[in-house]
Parts: sequence; structure tokens; C-alpha cells
Amino acid sequence: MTTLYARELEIALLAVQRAALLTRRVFRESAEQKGTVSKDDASPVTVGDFGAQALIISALRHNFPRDAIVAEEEASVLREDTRLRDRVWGLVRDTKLSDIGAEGLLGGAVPDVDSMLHLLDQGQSQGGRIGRVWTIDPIDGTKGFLRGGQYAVALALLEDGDVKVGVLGCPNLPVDDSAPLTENIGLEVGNDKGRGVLFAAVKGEGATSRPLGTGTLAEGHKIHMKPLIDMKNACFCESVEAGHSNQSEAAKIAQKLGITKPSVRMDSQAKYGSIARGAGDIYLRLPTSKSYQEKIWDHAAGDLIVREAGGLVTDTRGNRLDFGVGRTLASNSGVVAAPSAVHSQVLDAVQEVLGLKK
Ligand SMILES: Nc1ncnc2c1ncn2[C@@H]1O[C@H](COP(=O)(O)O)[C@@H](OP(=O)(O)O)[C@H]1O
Ligand SMILES: [Mg+2]
Ligand SMILES: [Mg+2]
Ligand SMILES: [Mg+2]
Repeated sequence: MTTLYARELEIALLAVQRAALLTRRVFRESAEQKGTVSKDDASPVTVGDFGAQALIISALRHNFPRDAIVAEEEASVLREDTRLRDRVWGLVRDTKLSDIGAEGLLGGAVPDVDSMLHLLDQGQSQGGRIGRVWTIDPIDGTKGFLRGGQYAVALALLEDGDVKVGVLGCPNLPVDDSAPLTENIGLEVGNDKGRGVLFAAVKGEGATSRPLGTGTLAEGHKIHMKPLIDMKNACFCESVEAGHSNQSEAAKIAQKLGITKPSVRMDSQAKYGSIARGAGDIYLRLPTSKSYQEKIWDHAAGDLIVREAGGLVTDTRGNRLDFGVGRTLASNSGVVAAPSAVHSQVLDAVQEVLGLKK
């Protein structure tokens, strides 16, 4: 039973559930209807990202008004583009939990469009090592969301730089924890049957999975990484986007470890959730450039969920991910996530291939 952070966990689960309802509505639309705009770094953002972030911040502000928030998106594009703004507002206004008590816990509806823009801009905290900081990725894997594949709604609470609560809503992963890992690209739109899972973890209290439904939250059940008895049967996950993780180096690492199965490529922190429940075994994220710094919202929830399920998560140098240095993981490089018992073996192979061995 959860003792510490029970309220934070409940609010985070409900906030992610509500945001995922909104993203599911957008997911059903065609690519052009998703209202995609390109950000300064040329990465995409959709009406779903904006709407989900506004709803999550609204729930956090209602419950934890003093906490800092580090969120991926902000409202400037919407202040300029009123058509896009009105589409986002329509989604935010119309998305509610069907459980009235739960909706009340989140503080109910956002009152008007200006409040929505104001909420969207509340995620610009610089983070850091002091105090309580929530980090939000309203849609992680926007490219997967656009191509009809995997994506996640991610929310985590850091306290003094340490992840205490993590929740991942993965609307397109199978509910069934033992379903085989597949790439799930080009999913049948409008048919959510058997899909949608909420992963969660509280520091020191284990990791859980439960169906991501539309009604009252289901009870979570404990999940665990699969004991990896024979490395050659390991299933490893990596990004679909070759620009996010070096796939040719990953193939060399797999070969060095004697892994025979091809990697499973999927977008978003669905990779962390998948290995945490034993559907996959290893997640590698190998830098494609020296200058890119990973963002804390891309990893905080997944990092805790994997560690609480019996895994170890480090960067390619073998250091734990440090969420206390700001909005990015400026002191880390890449990610190596694996069951604790084999993590050092995997890290060894990573370092050999990347030339990091001393
Ligand atoms: N050059 C790069 N290297 C690593 N990650 C990158 C990157 N450019 C963008 N990303 C991040 O990769 C995330 C998606 O990860 P994945 O490849 O595992 O699906 C994106 O999250 P968003 O989709 O939330 O923007 C984005 O933050
Ligand atoms: Mg993005
Ligand atoms: Mg992301
Ligand atoms: Mg995102």
C-alpha cells in the first residue's frame, strides 16, 4: 500500500488520465487535423500537446499551488495563431473525467481561454536541486503520435532533484502486461480495444500498471522487469527516430552481447514502461550529437518506473541520470536501462562500442 506521496500519486494518475483522453481525441484525427506546427528546433507540436499540458498544469496548480513546474511546451504560438488557439481551447473545454469526484479532485474545468494560455505558460521553471518540481511531457513521442504509433503522457515529481513519483500514460500500448512487444505503427484509428495502460511508481514503493480507461481509475498491480536468463534472447528497444538515438551503434552493441533478435523500435517513454513490465528487456539511447542535451521530461517518469521495477538506469558513462541540474540532463550522455543483474554487462558492451573504455 502506498503511504508516502499518496495524494501526489492519485492526482498525477488522474491528471495523466484526463490529458490522455484529450490526446486520444486528437489521435483519431488525420495528420493535418492534428494542427501540427514546427517549433524553433524544427520538432513538431500539435493541438494535443498544448491541450494536454494545459489540463495537467490546471490540475497541479489546483492541488499543489506552490510547486514549481518544468513543462515542455509554452503558449507563444497560440497567442499569435488564434485559429490554433481556439482548437486547443475547444479540446480543453470539452475534456472531462466521467468520474465526477475525480474531476472535482483535479479542480474541474479551465474557466476560459485566457486562463488556458496563462496555465500553459506556467511550466517555465528552471528546475534544479532544491524543492518540489513537477515535470511534464504532455505528448512524448509527438512524431510517433503523428505517424499513428506509440506516444506517452508523462508526469513526474522531483524533490530536491530526486524522482519521487512517476506516471506514464501510454494510450496505444496493449493493456496486457504480457503482450509481446511490437512496433505498433499505423494502429487502427478509433479502435482502442485492448489498448491503453497507465504505469506509475513511487520511490521505494515499487512500480505498477493498470488499464488507462475513461472511467474510475482501476487498481494498479505490481510490475517487474523480466529476469534475463540468456542474453541472446534479450529484446531491446530503441527510438524509431534515427536522429534521437544512434541505431547503427545499437546494432553493434547488440551483436557484442550476442543478442540475436532485431531491436524493437518504438517512440516515447513507452519503451521504459515496456521494459519495466518485462515485455522488453533493455532500452538504449545513444547520443547522435555531442551538443544535444536530453530533457528531464523525456526521462524522469520512465527512470523511476524502471528502477522501481527492478532495473538500473544510467547514462553511457555509467552515471545515474541527474534530474537536479536544470531543465536538461546536462551532466549525462545517453541512457542505458536494463535489469539490475545484467546492467554492468550491457554497459560494458556500450562503452566498448562507443570507445568510452579507459
Ligand atoms: N537529437 C535528439 N536526440 C535525442 N532526443 C531528441 C533529439 N531531438 C529530440 N529529441 C527528443 O526525443 C523525444 C522522443 O523520444 P523517442 O525517440 O524516444 O520517441 C522527443 O520528445 P517529444 O516527442 O516530447 O518532443 C524529444 O524531446
Ligand atoms: Mg517535443
Ligand atoms: Mg518528449
Ligand atoms: Mg513532448
